[in-house]
Amino acid sequence: MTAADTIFALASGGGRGAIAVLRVSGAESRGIIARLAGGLPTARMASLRWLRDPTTGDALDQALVLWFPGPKSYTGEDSAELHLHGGPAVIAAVGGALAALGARPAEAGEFTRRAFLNGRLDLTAAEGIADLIAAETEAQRRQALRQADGALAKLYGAWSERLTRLLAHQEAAIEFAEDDLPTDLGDRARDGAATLRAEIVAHLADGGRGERLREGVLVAILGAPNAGKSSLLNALAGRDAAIVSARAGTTRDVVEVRLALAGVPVTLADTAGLREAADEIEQEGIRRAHRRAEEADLVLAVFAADTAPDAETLAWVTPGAVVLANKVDLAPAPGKIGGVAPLPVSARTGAGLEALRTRLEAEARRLAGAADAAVLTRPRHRAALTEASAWLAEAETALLPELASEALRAALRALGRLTGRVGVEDVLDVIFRDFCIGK
Ligand SMILES: Nc1nc2c(ncn2[C@@H]2O[C@H](COP(=O)(O)OP(=O)(O)OP(=O)(O)O)[C@@H](O)[C@H]2O)c(=O)[nH]1
Ligand SMILES: [K+]
Ligand SMILES: [Mg+2]
Repeated sequence: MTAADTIFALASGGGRGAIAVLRVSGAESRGIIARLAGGLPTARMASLRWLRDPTTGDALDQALVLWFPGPKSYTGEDSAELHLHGGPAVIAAVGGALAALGARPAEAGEFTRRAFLNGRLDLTAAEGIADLIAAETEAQRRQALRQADGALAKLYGAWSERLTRLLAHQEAAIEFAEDDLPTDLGDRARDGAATLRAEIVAHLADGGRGERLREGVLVAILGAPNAGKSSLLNALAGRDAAIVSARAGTTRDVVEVRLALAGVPVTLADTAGLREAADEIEQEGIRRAHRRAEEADLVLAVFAADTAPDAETLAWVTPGAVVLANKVDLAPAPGKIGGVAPLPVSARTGAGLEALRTRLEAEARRLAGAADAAVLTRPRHRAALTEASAWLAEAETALLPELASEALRAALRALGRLTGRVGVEDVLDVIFRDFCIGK
């Protein structure tokens, strides 16, 4: 396998459809398409062509052919799209012809990998494309589209450029101390590092919203047996996802339902009722309930309005939790539970469920709503930026110019890993361009 290979793959979904799109990319695309379609169509214009078997000349399909000469193509290489009739036999026949003409099936992500290698996009934009394809909700779509469009690439690229310049100044201060250079270059590099670090720290202080929107928000429903947790889950899901019964201890395993709330993917997890259980299966269920609550972004603490609040559930009532008084058809909701005003609801009559949904939407938006600014979306981003900011702090306080320079270089490498553009060599360019040394 080499990048010189010409590759092809089904770009549309598998199975039967009105249209299937086969994508072709690589150095041999021009010849392959010309032979398959009886000539090369005008660039970037949809042309209706008969595709023929290269050896027998048999008609394989009548297709729309789009020819994208490199470098102005998705991959940066000569590429084409074949819009076929979307049946499995058509796809197989045209795929077979492409293979016979010397193309090979692409590996997963290979088109985007080539686009990256050819400088058409950076790693964050490539991730954005993957997220866009995986997006299930509106807010996810918006976030992924912004990233695919290069919002993070622009931000991190600009930071890398600034850092390159700081490093160049710092290096110049060391290397060419004797020459006629401004003498405060080192101080300027330090100030620049402090400013840049403040921006990175502010960008990191996003409460994890972008990552959560990408992964989905986890809400754990907790409460005593028979508080009505499963009934509430079913009411929110609009279907009978979990078993409801009058017997305390009905739910043992965690029952999950996925919803979109305010465009954010939310997993609601119904759990076993919390109590001192004798039954070992129920005990395991309660252990799982606690584990899920610890992992959760939000706890929904459910109490029955006709029963005194139980200590086990009260322990989960924190300022961030949503507290519910269920069964308000049986008794009025108490004013406060564990110091928090509960939302009065009834899974039986439906009272208060609209307000509960509105509250959950607000929480989803707070935790993970799509932001207007570019937000980081992966732990990988967070790790690299945290590392970069630590090295910048190091550079600010370094006692020797050489150490400051080393720290700036390490910060630049961390940013380079983020975008996939490791630009330490660029430092020399800046030195020569800015200072014209050795001209
Ligand atoms: N009157 C009334 N009964 C309710 C309400 N919500 C649930 N119930 C009843 O309360 C009982 C327990 O409901 P579940 O939803 O199984 O309660 P749970 O909290 O999931 O119980 P476990 O799984 O055993 O922990 C069932 O008989 C429900 O029909 C309500 O709002 N009003
Ligand atoms: K029950
Ligand atoms: Mg239950």
